[in-house]
Amino acid sequence: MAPKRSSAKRETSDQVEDADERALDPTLTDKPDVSDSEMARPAKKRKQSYDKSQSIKKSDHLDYSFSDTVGHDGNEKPPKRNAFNPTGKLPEKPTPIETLRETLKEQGKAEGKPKNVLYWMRMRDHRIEDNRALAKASEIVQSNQGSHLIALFIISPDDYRSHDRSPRRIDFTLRNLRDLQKQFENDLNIPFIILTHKPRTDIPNKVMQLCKEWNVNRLYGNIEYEVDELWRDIQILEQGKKESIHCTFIDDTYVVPPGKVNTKDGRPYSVFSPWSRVWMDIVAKETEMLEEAPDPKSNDKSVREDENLKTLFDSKIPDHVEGFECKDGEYMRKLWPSGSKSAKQVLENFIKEKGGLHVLEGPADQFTTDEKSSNINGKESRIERYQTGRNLMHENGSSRISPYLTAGVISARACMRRVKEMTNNRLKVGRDSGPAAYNMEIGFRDFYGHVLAAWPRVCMGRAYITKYEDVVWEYDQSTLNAWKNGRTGYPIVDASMRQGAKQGYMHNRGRMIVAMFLTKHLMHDWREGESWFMQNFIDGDFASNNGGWQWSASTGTDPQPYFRIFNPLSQSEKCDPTGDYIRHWVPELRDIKGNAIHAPHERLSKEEFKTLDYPEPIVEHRFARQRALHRFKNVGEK
Ligand SMILES: Cc1cc2nc3c(=O)[nH]c(=O)nc-3n(C[C@H](O)[C@H](O)[C@H](O)COP(=O)(O)OP(=O)(O)OC[C@H]3O[C@@H](n4cnc5c(N)ncnc54)[C@H](O)[C@@H]3O)c2cc1C
Repeated sequence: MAPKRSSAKRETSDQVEDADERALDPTLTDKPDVSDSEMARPAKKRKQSYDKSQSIKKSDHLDYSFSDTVGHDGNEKPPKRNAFNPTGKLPEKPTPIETLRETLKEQGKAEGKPKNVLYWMRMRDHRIEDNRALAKASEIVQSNQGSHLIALFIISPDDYRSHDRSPRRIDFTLRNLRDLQKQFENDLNIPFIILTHKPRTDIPNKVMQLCKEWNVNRLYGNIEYEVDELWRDIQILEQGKKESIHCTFIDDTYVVPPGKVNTKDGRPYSVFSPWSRVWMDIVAKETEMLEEAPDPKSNDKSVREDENLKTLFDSKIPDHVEGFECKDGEYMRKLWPSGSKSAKQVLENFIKEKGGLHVLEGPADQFTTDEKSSNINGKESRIERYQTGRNLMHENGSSRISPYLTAGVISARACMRRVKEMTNNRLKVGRDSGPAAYNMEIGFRDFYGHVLAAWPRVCMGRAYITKYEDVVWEYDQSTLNAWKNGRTGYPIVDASMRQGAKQGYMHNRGRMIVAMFLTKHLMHDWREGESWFMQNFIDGDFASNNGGWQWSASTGTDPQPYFRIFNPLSQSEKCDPTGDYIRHWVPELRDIKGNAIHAPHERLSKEEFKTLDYPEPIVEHRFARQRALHRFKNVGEK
């Protein structure tokens, strides 16, 4: 179909291009993250916006009550998550992570000779290599003859529901557990027990009971930083103390432990840019941050004869978890194969494969071209092109490692170590090369972990900037459904949403575009989108997802005010310049040639548009922008 570009229509679309957006994000080939946009502002203003976000009053967010319901009236208080915390209150100080660290300190060193040792695997550490809690547990076993290492994973459907975990993510978990069980039991003689337990508030009791049954008096786990999980671990520490079971929880998920990157006077940073400078400094100076944890050693064969332990081998892993049946399991298995070998391959491909190719599907661990490293100039690789490639939605520009990092199938440390190795062992972080920018994005992941731990209210369904909790949202099911189904009439939004629905994964630029569209154009509560992503994505990660949504909705840690409103049309033209991303994901538009692909309703004739089975835009950009500006400026007003 030929594009029809009448000058009048062209003018309309140019007009809707948002001047604020251009000012804030001049290139649009660079992610408009806080560092870039913040650095573009005068230092005085930067300081002001920083101070403002620091000055949120405690009284603004003290009353936390819990419910599982999602409010649907624009004036209702936002939805809150059901919590593990039995008090129903979430004190800002000390934060749960501070309480956990304090309780760990107070309990002191383990006393007495270790009996058996339990490593409790959680949702973020699905690997054997470079796993700190597992390595520590193994070290204790090695130094004590007669003691054995046991590994445990608890399937907790209540937690999955409360975290909106997607069936794809749960299916990926089970697939990884199967791989891990083989490695634990066949290669290391370590029984790996997988059991399902409900209710989630009873998990500490269950773990204590298992420790007693298995003659365990040392327990190791990697810290999970979500609020309920922290409360759970605090309770376990208290129960362990009573039962003489010494429990240790270790920082492993992030490169730098949450709570370590602070201002000189010990406050947490709320802005990425200054935070990242301190973060980089720590990673560069404290070499243990990237150090690989030693592999666990095998149990002595005698474990197979131990009366208590021999029956623990071959624990059954269910095919699925009830309520989390994965309907497209076969496709997911192909696209996102499980196991640490696959995760490493995904990273290797990113480092060695030729960049700039149009690749929109295909298994994450397979090369999409025959042009391997030996054939390509290093500068043409995906990672070297990353700064540009990561914003071009039709390209193989980013690493696609997020499902693996989210589940901990590979550690963030391992990713940075591998990148360091390819840059002649020099750690580069910043914006001046692809590898440096890649490390910076790993830093972004750390940043959102830091935000989650420092401001636990974000884990309770609360806005980071509490005054925006009273923004009046629209609760129009038809526009919400149009967004979910990729039928908004904005091709770039629809293409991104359809990629998300099909692959359980979406390009980062797409995530920003659709999140901003839902919250600013359609004025839907960001929590609606946050849960939709979690319920559908294989890489659903609470901290990064919440951080990304709150950033997009301007309720988060972005130092720019609410007037950052992406224009979907200019985003489309710059981030999908050929239109191939749209053509791939929105087949109704496949035959449109040229620039009309970005705005068919405007740029094709009426007759031509009618022949497409494609909706008109469900909202007009200029109207939507004005409405969003009004609602954010006048919080509480319609
Ligand atoms: C609204 C929204 C929701 C998001 N939800 C998630 C989520 O649930 N899980 C998730 O892993 N990421 C999330 N992100 C961040 C980012 O979009 C994905 O990490 C990225 O698209 C994954 O693709 P990749 O592995 O190819 O990324 P690459 O560009 O190759 O980056 C490598 C890794 O760096 C980290 N990273 C990159 N960008 C970001 C970022 N902006 N914030 C935090 N970490 C980052 C991720 O771990 C990523 O895998 C979200 C972003 C937005 C705007």
